[in-house]
This record gives sequence, C-alpha cells and structure tokens, in this order.
Amino acid sequence: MTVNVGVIGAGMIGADHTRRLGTVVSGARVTAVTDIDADRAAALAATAGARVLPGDLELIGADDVDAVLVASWGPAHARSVLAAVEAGKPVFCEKPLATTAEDCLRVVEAEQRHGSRLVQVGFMRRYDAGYREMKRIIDEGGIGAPLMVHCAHRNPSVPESYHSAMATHDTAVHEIDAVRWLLSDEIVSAQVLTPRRTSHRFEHLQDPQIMLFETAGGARIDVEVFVNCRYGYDIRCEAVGETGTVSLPDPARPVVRGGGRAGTAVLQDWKKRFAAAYDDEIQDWVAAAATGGAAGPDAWDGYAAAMICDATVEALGSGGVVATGVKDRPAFYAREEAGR
Ligand SMILES: NC(=O)C1=CN([C@@H]2O[C@H](COP(=O)(O)OP(=O)(O)OC[C@H]3O[C@@H](n4cnc5c(N)ncnc54)[C@H](O)[C@@H]3O)[C@@H](O)[C@H]2O)C=CC1
Ligand SMILES: O=C1[C@@H](O)[C@H](O)[C@@H](O)[C@H](O)[C@H]1O
Repeated sequence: MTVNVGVIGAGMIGADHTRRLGTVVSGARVTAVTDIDADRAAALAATAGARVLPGDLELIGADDVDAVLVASWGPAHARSVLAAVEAGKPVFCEKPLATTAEDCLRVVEAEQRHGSRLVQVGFMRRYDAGYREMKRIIDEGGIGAPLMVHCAHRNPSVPESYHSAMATHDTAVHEIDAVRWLLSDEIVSAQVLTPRRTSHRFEHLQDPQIMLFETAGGARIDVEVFVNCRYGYDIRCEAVGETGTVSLPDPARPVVRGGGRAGTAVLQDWKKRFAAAYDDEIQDWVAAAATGGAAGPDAWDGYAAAMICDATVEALGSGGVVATGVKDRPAFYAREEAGR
C-alpha cells in the first residue's frame, strides 16, 4: 500500500520531509501541501507533483490524504493534530506537539477517545544510531544502574528572534526527550544555572544555560545549552552508571592529517547530524500509518516534554528548583515497541 501524505507547513523541515517522503522512504507519496504562505506551498507542491490546498482542515479532510505530516510553526500544531485525530488519520507532528501542556493534554485525551494511537512526535534522536546503541547498552545493564547523564547541545549561532525560553522549548527539548527515553525514567524537577553570558549574544538572551534535572528514580542530569558557541553544531551525551559509562559517538568523519595536525571537520548544522535519524523516523511512521497507527515517540511523550519545558522556563525565571508535575504514563501509552 502507498500512503498518501498531506504536508502542513512548507518551510525548512516541511520541505526536507517532503523530499524524504518522495525520494528516500518507501511506501508513501505526498499528494497535498498547505501553508499560510501560498507561494511557498505551491513551490513545494510542485517538487512533489502534489496539489495545493487552502488550509489545514481542507487538507486533513481530503480524500487523497491518508496521513498528515505537521511541520508548521509550533503554535499551529495543536489545531492540526487535533483535527487529524478527530478525522481518525495518522499524524506525524514535528516537535513540539503543542506549545502548551494543556493543548498536549487535549491531544492525549482525543487520541484516547479515538481508542488507538494515531500520533507520532518528531523526537528524531530516538532513531539516531548512536543514541540507540547507548540505550541498548543501558537497557542490557552494560553500565549498571544509571546515576548521572551529562549532555551538551551547542549551535554555532541563533537569530535575534531566539529568546531565553527557546533554549528550553526549541533546543533542550531534544535532550529532555532523549534522556527520559534512555533511562526509561521520568523527570520530576528542573533547575537552571546561568553562567556569565557569552559576549557573542543578544542583549535579551541568557546564553549559555545549564539545566539540572532529577528523575523519579533519583538520577541527575545536566544539560549545557550554548547556542552561540561559534565553532559548530555539537551534541554530547554521556551516561554514568554504577559500573561504567557510555557516551554518544561523534558521527563518523574522515580524519585529515596535514600541516602538523590530525583532525576532523565539525558539523555546522543539525540537518546533516541527524539526517539518517530523520530518514528512519519517517520510514517508521509511514510503515505504521499504512496500518492506520503510529510508532515511536507518542503524544504522552509530547505532553511530558511540554510539562518539563514549562517547569524549566519557570526555574530560569525563579532560580529555584521547580517540580515538573508529570503524572504516571497511562496504560493506553504502555510501550509496545522495544527500544523506542
Ligand atoms: N526535529 C527537529 O530536529 C526539528 C524540528 N523543527 C520543528 O519543525 C517545525 C517547523 O520548523 P521550520 O521548518 O524550521 O520552520 P519554518 O519557519 O521554516 O517553516 C514553518 C512553515 O509553517 C508555515 N505555517 C505557519 N503556520 C501555519 C499554519 N497555520 N498552517 C500552515 N502553514 C503554517 C509557515 O508559513 C512556514 O512556511 C517547528 O515546530 C520546529 O520546532 C524544526 C527544525 C528541526
Ligand atoms: O529542532 C532543532 C532546532 O529547532 C534547534 O534549533 C536545533 O538546536 C536542534 O538541534 C534541532 O534538532
């Protein structure tokens, strides 16, 4: 079966996923595209041989759309995802699932009313080969009981529109999801330390930030977010257990020797770093959508991430430790897939 996909949002990642659906993954084709910017929608639709529809609701209701991919701006996600769930169509939603925990909860409730999973959230690191190998080792007891995780998320620079809360909502949200998944544990509290700001910053931006989290099981996590580090896009993660440690490998790059030095190039953006992970997450989604379902990170993961992000931003403001308030995962969202 070929899954007919409707794409909402024809920006950077919407275009990348459309290319992926057309030329990389099997079992899908893009049949419809919509964007509030009609020219952008038309340009992207032309690359896929798809038609342009005037809005998200028209696209979700279209007969030639079996499944929906949401890649619009975060504040627009909730409405599209809820409409797709009401229509009973599988939906892949780029992170965030919604920009408020209340809206995420509405998605969770709508999906439960539907009776089976329809929603997959774009936390693609769960599909990265290095993270998956780390999880396998942790799950098999290779480092003993995990005690600490040290993470860093560094970008070379960000635009002036980026503000201090985005260090959590846009950036650290990936570490928040990855660590919950790696440890199979929930984050119960957040705190943020604020080092001296880089001079390569905008006045309004606290950069870097050090986020401290505690899990229900008592593990401690630190996440350095530094989005004007200048030198490259650098993602680090090391889990420390009772008997050993496991670290995220750098992507394999050729080593150049010359001029008295040996070294590898540092990646400059996230698209190349996680290209294979995006391919695998979309392939997994298409396979699940073909059976009317969803795979990978679920709406509960989207909701939990939103709760943890809200607590982290509150902690940045207050300087204190803030409880996340994430409740226990409902039975509806019990994990069926090993490793995901
Ligand atoms: N998983 C990942 O690593 C990444 C995820 N993202 C997420 O993907 C989403 C999109 O990000 P980008 O493509 O970078 O942004 P972008 O700004 O390049 O594209 C967003 C597009 O959505 C359109 N749009 C906004 N509201 C809409 C609505 N109501 N209906 C239809 N179209 C609408 C805009 O006109 C724009 O063309 C964001 O939620 C972002 O957080 C982005 C980059 C990486
Ligand atoms: O989602 C993403 C971007 O929005 C964000 O700006 C990057 O730092 C992330 O690594 C990327 O995956």
